[in-house]
This record gives sequence, structure tokens and C-alpha cells, in this order.
Amino acid sequence: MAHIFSLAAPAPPAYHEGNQTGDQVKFPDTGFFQGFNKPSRLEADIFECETTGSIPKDINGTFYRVQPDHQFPPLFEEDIHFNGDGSVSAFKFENGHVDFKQRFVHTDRFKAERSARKALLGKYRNPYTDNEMVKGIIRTASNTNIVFWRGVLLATKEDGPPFAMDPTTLETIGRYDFDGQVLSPTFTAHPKFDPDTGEMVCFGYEAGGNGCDASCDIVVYTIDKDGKKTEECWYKAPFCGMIHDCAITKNYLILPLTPIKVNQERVERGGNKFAWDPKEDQWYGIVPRRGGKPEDIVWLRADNGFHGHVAGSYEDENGHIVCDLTVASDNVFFFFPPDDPTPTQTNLLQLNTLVSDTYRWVFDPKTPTHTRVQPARVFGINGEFSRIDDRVLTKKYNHFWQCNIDPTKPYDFQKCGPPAGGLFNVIGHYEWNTGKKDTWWAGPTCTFQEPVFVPKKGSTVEGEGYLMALLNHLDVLRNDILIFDAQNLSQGPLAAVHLPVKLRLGLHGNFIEKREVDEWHERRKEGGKVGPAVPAKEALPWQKRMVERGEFEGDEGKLNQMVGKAEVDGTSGVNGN
Ligand SMILES: C=Cc1ccc(O)c(OC)c1
Ligand SMILES: [Fe+2]
Repeated sequence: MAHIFSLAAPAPPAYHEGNQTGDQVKFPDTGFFQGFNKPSRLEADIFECETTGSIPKDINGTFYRVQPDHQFPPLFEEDIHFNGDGSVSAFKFENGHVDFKQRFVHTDRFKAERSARKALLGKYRNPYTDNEMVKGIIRTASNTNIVFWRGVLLATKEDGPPFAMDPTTLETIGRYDFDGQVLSPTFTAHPKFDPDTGEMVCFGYEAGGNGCDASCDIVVYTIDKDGKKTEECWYKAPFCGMIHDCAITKNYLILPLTPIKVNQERVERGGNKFAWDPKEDQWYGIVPRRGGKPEDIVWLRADNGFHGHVAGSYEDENGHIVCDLTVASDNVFFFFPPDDPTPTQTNLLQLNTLVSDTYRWVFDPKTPTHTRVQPARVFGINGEFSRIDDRVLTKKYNHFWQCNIDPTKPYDFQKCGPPAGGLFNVIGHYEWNTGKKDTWWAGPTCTFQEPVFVPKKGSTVEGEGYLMALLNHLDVLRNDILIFDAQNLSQGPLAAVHLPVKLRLGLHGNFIEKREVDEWHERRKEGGKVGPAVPAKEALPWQKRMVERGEFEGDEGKLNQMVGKAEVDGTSGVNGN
């Protein structure tokens, strides 16, 4: 580890042979923790952010997004970004003014580590690498998406249950089990919201047991607009692989199963959670949204590829499912290489030569299971993090936006080093109907994070509004938000919001109108029509089973503490620490 200062009594190295050696707060000297990727760990409020240009006055709501941000240096030097604690940012827009707030999600993991003042959990989704003190803990870092559901924010990660937060204060309310209705060990980071019915369609994969056992069980739930669970069905996957995103139409849910696989023996040896299988197909599981039975799942397969995120999805006039998503040509998660790496395996440098085009699949849901399918259309672009106007989800749509990679544009490697998180140097607006490409390059020192679409006030026309996205200044380690006319990106941003600090590379976010937050605030207040959101009152079934089998390190009191029961009983504050 290089030291800035020459100290009289230098501390011993923070890591020896990959393992943390002491309790000094010193992050690894590796790509995931350096430069633009350096942990920020910042919880802050900025009242009245500095801006350039004029922020459209009809933007009236909050842009929420979440980033992994390690609270403490990891137990293992080769830890990855995806193992960082969830930290939620809120950019509140009102009448041309912008306020910023950022808070950690106080997961069970976060609280246990904060009490210990150091990392206790080990590798990504590998409980066999944890400190014994946290055996039986819910391991999720809630770091992948932040969605608004009936008056609360749900911070989600696919390896565990969601945690609820207050949308105004960003205080963590606690683990959320939908009033005891959702008890699966895992829950997707990408629940989908039907704009016509107000339903949430969601699922969990590796859901059969404790969420860390390579189970091939998939659970699918629907929660209606009043918060009642109306559907629950369990299905089987052909193997335990990642199902990160999903797509919904009026009648179907589509689950893209990516050929990056869990092997329990490897996990128990302390190895990686996933390994890329270059010989495996990409699969699509199709299930009915209503009245599904376990035998109803249809699995279609196509040549090997790495699924990115879904843009739009709907049923066409023939009753066929149109499902649009990015599919990369090779392993995007270079940190999860194949079990038997070949000389052609992807590494960090090759990552920037991957091509990730936007594919349109048209599936006939009556196709026999295990049939091979071909894409109906490929857009001819290279990017990820597609977004649409969420008001047209489940409907035929035209517009989508995404972060793009244009390797022909100059990149200032000298000032920026390798592009943290990928060379997303362009933001693009695309139209399926015309094939139109409307793009804007951010310059040689900047990249984008995932955009969000913000509808224009008073307009119900698809795609009329703004696009906003975080801009990474890789040279000066700082972030801005750029705001565009959603259908004229190429003219450049209308306005910018400047942060005086660097955030971390985030995953997903959503824009929520102020009106919606305010209406739910009324309903959710003490004595309101709905009342305050209630965190989970009981341990998850897999935790209870551990206690019954005598595998839990500690007594019921400790388990209750871990499920935040003391908080529910009102014996401590919301955050309990
Ligand atoms: C595709 C993104 C992705 C998939 C799985 C994860 O655990 C994750 O954590 C931030 C991100
Ligand atoms: Fe995602």
C-alpha cells in the first residue's frame, strides 16, 4: 500500500494474502476501491445545490437512486463493488431548486457491522466466509434498486428481502415483508409496476430454502394496489443461475435466466457465488400473471449471452410477447469467471470490447418448453441501463433511452485511468418505429450512470418530458446531474446540478412526483387512512428453522434483535443505534 505520508511508525499492511489483518480502516489497493471507485461513505444534506442553466420549473419530485458503498473495508482484499452497503441518494426538485440528501440503508448487516465498527460479513453472497458472530443474519446490502411502493421506498437487492425507508427523511424503517405476506429468502431488485392496475409483480430466485443453497426454486408474487398479495406461485428453473431483471405484459411475466451459475460446493469452499458458463444458453421463463400453476412455466432458450436490463415489453396484436432487453456478447461480470477459465476469458480490459446490443424477442407463449428461439430484431447500438416512459410499461411503445459506449470517441486515459464501471460516454434516445438515434457525447473525461425519464407536467404523451442522469467526472472525481429534453438529447443538456463531491457508481433509480409522496404521507401518518408502514415482526422462515435445528449462534433474543423486533415494540428508535 502506497502511503502519502512518510510516517515515523507506519502501520502494518491492512491485508495479508488477501485477508484483512487488523481493524485499521484502510481500503484495499485494488481497482474496486481506487480512484473514482473509492468508497465515499458519505451521509449528507445539501440544501440548494449549485446549478447551471435553468432547471425546468415543472420538474416537481425526487430522483432517488442507490449505490453500493462499503461502510467498512472488506474482510477480503479482492472484494467487489456489488458487495458494498446500499446508500440512497435523493435529489429533490421543486420550482427550479434542488436539494440533496444521502443516507445508508440500515440493513441487519449494516447495523451488526456498525456495532462492531468493522466488517463481519465476507464475500458476495457467501455466508461461509462470514465472521461467526453474524451466523444466521440476513446478509443483503440492499444496494441495487430503490423503488416507491405505497408510501415507502424499498431498497432492494436480489439476494434478500427489501428494506423500507422513509421517502422524505431516508430513515430506514426496517425489513419489509408486506405485512407478513412475503416471506421468501430472496426478492428481486426489479419489481415491475402495472400502470393500469397499480399492481406490483415481483419474484425471487434461489428462493426454496435460505437463499444461499443453490435452490432452483423461483417464487412469483403479485401485490395489488391496496397492498394485498393476490398471487403466489412457485416454479423450477433448469439450473440455479442469475435472474436479475424481468419483464411484464398484461398477461405474462418473463424471467431472463442468465448463464452465470451458482455451484454450492464452490460457495461452501469459500469461492465465488457465480461462475460464467460460456457453453450454456440464455433462457427465458414465461409464466402467466394470473392463476399460474407450477407446471405452467415455459422455458425458451437461445445462444449464450449475458442479459442486461429490460427496456419495454408488451403483447402484440397476435398475442405474442414482445420483450426488449440488452444482451451482451460475453461475460459482463468479469469478477465471476468460468470454473475452468479458458485463455479467452473476459478481463477488465476486454470488458470494453464487449458488445451489448438491444434485442427484441417476440415469444409465442404457446411454444413448447425448451424450444430454441431467435431474436426478431437487433437495434444496432452498444449500451446498457435502458429506460422507458414507465407509463407505457405493458403497452406497445416507441421510445427508450440508455447509456451507450462509443469507443471511437476520444477518452482521456491519462487524466481518468480505466473508465470506472464501463465507458458509458454517450447518452442515447432511440425510437423503435423509425430506428431514430439521438445521442449526446459527454466528452473525453465523463461517463453516465443510469438515466430516468421524467414526464412533462400535464402531458400524457409517451416520451414527452425530460431525461436526467448522473454524470461522472472521472478526472476531477465529482458528479453532476444533467437534465435533457428527452426527445432532443443531441442538442445537449438544458441544465446541470452540481455536487461538490463524488458519489459512487450506482445501479438503479426512479423519479417520484412530489404529489405522490405527499398523498402517501397523508395516508401513512399516524391515524391516517393506511397508517405507518410496519417493518417485519418476525424472523424469516429459514432463520426460524436454524433456531429450531440449534444452528443459530445465540438465543432467541439475539434473533429478535436481528429482526429489529425491539424497534417494532417501540423500545428503541427507528434505527436502533
Ligand atoms: C446487474 C446488476 C447487479 C446484479 C446483482 C447484484 O447483486 C448487483 O448488486 C449491486 C447488481
Ligand atoms: Fe439491475
